[in-house]
Amino acid sequence: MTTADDRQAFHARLLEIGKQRYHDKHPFHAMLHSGGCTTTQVRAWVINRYYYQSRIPMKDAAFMSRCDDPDLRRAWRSRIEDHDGDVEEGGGIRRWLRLAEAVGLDPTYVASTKGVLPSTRFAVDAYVSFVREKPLLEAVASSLTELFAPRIHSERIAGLLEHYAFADESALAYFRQRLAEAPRDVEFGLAFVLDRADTREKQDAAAAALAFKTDVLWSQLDALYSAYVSPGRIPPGGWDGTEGVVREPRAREAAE
Ligand SMILES: O=C(O)c1cc(C(=O)O)c2c(n1)C(=O)C(=O)c1cc(C(=O)O)[nH]c1-2
Repeated sequence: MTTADDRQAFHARLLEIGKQRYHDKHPFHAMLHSGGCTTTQVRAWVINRYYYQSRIPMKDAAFMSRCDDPDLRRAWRSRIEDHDGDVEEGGGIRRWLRLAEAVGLDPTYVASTKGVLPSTRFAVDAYVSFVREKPLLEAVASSLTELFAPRIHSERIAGLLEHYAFADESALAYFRQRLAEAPRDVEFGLAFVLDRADTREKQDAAAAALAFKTDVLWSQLDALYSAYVSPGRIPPGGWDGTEGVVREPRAREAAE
C-alpha cells in the first residue's frame, strides 16, 4: 500500500514527465503559435492531426471493450461522445473539419486520411494498440498527457487568433470545447491512476505509459517538421502541399 506522501510523490513524478517531455516543447508548436508557419505548414498540421483526432474515439472504444466494470465504462463513454457527438451536431471530429475548411482544405479530403505522413500513422496506431493491449492502469495512464493539454489549447487559441487571418471562433471551436472537456477526463483518469498504482512496480509501469504517450505526440510533430519545415523531405505517400486544397484560407473579413 502507498502512503499519502508516496501518492503525492508519484503525482509529482507524473507532472515532471510532462514538464520534460510534453510536445509543447517542440519547435513546431512555437512556430505555429507565434505565426511562423506558412499556409502549407498549417494545412499539413491540420491534415496530420486529424488522424490523431479520428483515432481517439477508436482507442477509447478499444479501452471500453476491455472494461468489465460498468461504472468504469460509464465514466469513460463521454470521451467517445465528445469526439463523435450526435448525428445532427457532430462532435470534436466535425469541429476539427471546420478548422480544415477555414484553412482552405476540402474536409472530405482531410477525413479520407489520404496524405497523412507514415510516421504519424505509425505513432497514432501504436497508441491505439497500446490501449488495446496493456493493463488498464497503463492504458489510463497513457491518457494523462491531457493533464498538460489545456495550457497548450489556450496558447493555441490566443496564438492563432493573433497571427492567422483564417482563425475565428468557428475555426477554433475544437480547442474551445476541449478546454471544458479535458479537465473532467483528466480528473477521473488521474484519480484512477493514483488509486490503482499502489506498488512501486505499478507506479513505474504507469510512468512509463505516460512517457510512451509523450513519445507518440512528439513523433507526430517530428514527422511534420521533417516533411514540411526542415529538411522538407516529404516521404512517399505524404501530402504534396496541393491535394485537397480548394481555396485560399478564409480571410477574417469574410468570416465576420
Ligand atoms: O492539442 C493537443 O496538444 C492535444 C494533446 C492531447 C494529449 O495530450 O494527448 C489531446 C488533445 N489535444 C485532444 O484534443 C484530445 O482530444 C485528446 C484526447 C487524448 C487522449 O489521450 O485520450 N489526448 C488528447
